[in-house]
Amino acid sequence: MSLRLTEIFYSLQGEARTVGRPTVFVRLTGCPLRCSWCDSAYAFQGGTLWSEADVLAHVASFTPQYVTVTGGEPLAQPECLSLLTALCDAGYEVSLETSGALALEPVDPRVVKVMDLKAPGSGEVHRNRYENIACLSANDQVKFVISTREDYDWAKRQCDQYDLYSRVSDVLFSPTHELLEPRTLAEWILADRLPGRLQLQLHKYLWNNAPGH
Ligand SMILES: C[S@@+](CC[C@H](N)C(=O)[O-])C[C@H]1O[C@@H](n2cnc3c(N)ncnc32)[C@H](O)[C@@H]1O
Ligand SMILES: Nc1nc2[nH]cc(C(=O)O)c2c(=O)[nH]1
Ligand code: SF4
Ligand SMILES: [Mg+2]
Repeated sequence: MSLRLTEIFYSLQGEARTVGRPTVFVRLTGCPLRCSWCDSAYAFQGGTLWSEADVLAHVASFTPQYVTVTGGEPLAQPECLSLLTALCDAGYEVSLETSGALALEPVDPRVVKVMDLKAPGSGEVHRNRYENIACLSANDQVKFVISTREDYDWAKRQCDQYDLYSRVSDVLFSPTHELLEPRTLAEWILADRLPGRLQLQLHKYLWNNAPGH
């Protein structure tokens, strides 16, 4: 059994609830979506095959507490499920970045899911698998990447319709990098008294999205 990986690197978590924490990133290759603003298109193709044991050994070489599995779309490789369980068994805190277009039911319940609901500006809103929302619990997170006011209004409606603030620990609003001014989104959130969390991609401010960060 093998996994196709684009990279494994050690950095600071740039997104979501654990922003700023050191983590090992395992980036799986390939994605069935094509979000218009995707910052990880280099992970769509290529990559190298790794055994699960080699991935575990490489992760362990950084002696982390925390591991983030991302992509590409990690769940597009069925072997990802076994990797997630093995990382939990090894004692790491594990989070999964996922588009939510693939089934979340089989994901190990110890994994913190960061599910990104795709807003219209991504061009992939039709790929959202809304059944996944029922798989999210109080330790999980939902993210909206917001490019326009239309995206923002759409995200607010999803929060209400699916009662997201009570279902998950954090509802994250992330401005599309260099497309929407962070302050604009901050002001919309405050004006509407939303209980969500603004998240900026810390690694882009620190390292300008350079590879390996
Ligand atoms: C590259 S994706 C990989 C995981 C999965 N395919 C997904 O979409 O969640 C990781 C995270 O980066 C976010 N992201 C990608 N490009 C972005 C951009 N230009 N601005 C803000 N967030 C972005 C995605 O929305 C997602 O939450
Ligand atoms: N530092 C850093 N934090 C991140 N959080 C989520 C990332 C991702 O690409 O999924 C990411 C990333 O690529 N780098
Ligand atoms: S689902 Fe994730 S990896 Fe795939 S195109 Fe969208 S942001 Fe990029
Ligand atoms: Mg990234």
